[in-house]
Amino acid sequence: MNTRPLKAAVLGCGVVGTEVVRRLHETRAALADRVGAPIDIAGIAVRDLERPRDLGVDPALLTNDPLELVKRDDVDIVVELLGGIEPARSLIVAAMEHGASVVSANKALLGEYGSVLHETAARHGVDLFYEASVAAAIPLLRPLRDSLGGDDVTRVAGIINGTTNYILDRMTETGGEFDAALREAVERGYAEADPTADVEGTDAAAKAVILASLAFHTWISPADVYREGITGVTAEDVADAGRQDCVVKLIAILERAGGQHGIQARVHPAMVPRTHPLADVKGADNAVVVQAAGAGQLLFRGAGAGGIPTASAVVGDVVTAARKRLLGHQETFTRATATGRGIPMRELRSRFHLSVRVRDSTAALDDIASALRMNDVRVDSVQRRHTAETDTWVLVTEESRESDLLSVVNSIAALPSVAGRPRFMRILEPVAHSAVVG
Ligand SMILES: NC(=O)C1=CN([C@@H]2O[C@H](COP(=O)(O)OP(=O)(O)OC[C@H]3O[C@@H](n4cnc5c(N)ncnc54)[C@H](OP(=O)(O)O)[C@@H]3O)[C@@H](O)[C@H]2O)C=CC1
Ligand SMILES: N[C@@H](CC=O)C(=O)O
Repeated sequence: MNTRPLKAAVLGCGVVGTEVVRRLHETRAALADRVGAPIDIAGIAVRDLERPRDLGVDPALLTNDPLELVKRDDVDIVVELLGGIEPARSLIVAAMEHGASVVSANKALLGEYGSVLHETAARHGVDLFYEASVAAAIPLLRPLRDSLGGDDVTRVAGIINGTTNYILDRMTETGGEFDAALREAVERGYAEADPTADVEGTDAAAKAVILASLAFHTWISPADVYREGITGVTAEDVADAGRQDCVVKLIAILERAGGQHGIQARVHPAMVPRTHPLADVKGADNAVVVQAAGAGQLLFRGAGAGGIPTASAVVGDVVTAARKRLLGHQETFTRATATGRGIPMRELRSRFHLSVRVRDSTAALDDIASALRMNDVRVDSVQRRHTAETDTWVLVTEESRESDLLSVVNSIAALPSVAGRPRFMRILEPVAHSAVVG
């Protein structure tokens, strides 16, 4: 091999960056064989130069001046693992302006600025890869973009946040508390620097935007994604789900709807029947079911967070970028062609699990029945749960318009026979079912 070594600048050396640096360093010879040239680390940008780091590389590679690093003429590939919007966005743009290809795991940035960053990459004739940004180690974006590029994807549904899956799994398996499970997820390196993004569903919503761009060739905005996090999910909700032979999961669903470039995108907790392929996804794993016209139903499943699994996808992108670099190719595949229209949640059809605490059981049942009739919502099942402390009616509705279901919730909340606002959760439909009104 007599090709010049390629140079990669790594921005960020936290949970993911540390494992990327280790992998690039420790498997340098094997990667060189696969690529056709060695990939050397040009520098590693961090915030705090004093922090002890066990990387096994020359400490002189560390710098706290990422801009100087990305502007270096000898850098071929910039690997952005800082997280957040700024300075990540400006550094990526500077890297592209200086002719470097970019690999990133930053879903927050790509969800917000993916379309613009692709245009910048194309303008400067460089590549932009971000396989690790959705579902970490699971090869998902490349299959959507390439292998399914000739098919028509109609629906993408899955678990795309490891932290919330870890928390909900702990709550299901051990009856454990939300806060303790979140602390564990942070300690294990699954959570974002600010875990609010995980538990409020913002992280999953950004990933949903990226998935929509590749599955439907259409960019939507994170604001188009209906979003509910898991902070309101209680041990009682988890127990209710168990009684229905379901588990609670934070689910992302994307569907084509409402004509050309219409996309219904949502992230919310749902009761998932135990027979559903998403129900037994454990810990910080992710799983995504893709429905395509020709390919049918495809399931992608594996590690959805954590330093080592995420580094696998990042280094995979570095290898691809390095190969392209040597061949003098730039990939143009990733530019979605259209800007989409988000379809509002109220146009969707759902089934609700409703849990209504009552003051007067008989009167409440009559009142609830008339609230359902008034909004044209029918129920599949009604059960009374009576303990020394509480008296509760549990209803599972038939599939109805979201707007009608929410009216039912509001009407029930106002009834004098009812104690407080009913708790409700959507029930995930079987995988082949499309619940969107066209
Ligand atoms: N953790 C995970 O499981 C996954 C994470 N991701 C994404 O990967 C990216 C990195 O995540 P993660 O490794 O967990 O994050 P960390 O918070 O662990 O690491 C961030 C790193 O960036 C450095 N950094 C932050 N700001 C600056 C700055 N202004 N200048 C120089 N260095 C800076 C920090 O430096 P210092 O060390 O000095 O503090 C740290 O090394 C994020 O976009 C995240 O969303 C994607 C998939 C999975
Ligand atoms: N915080 C994220 C990390 C991976 O994308 C998650 O928990 O999924």
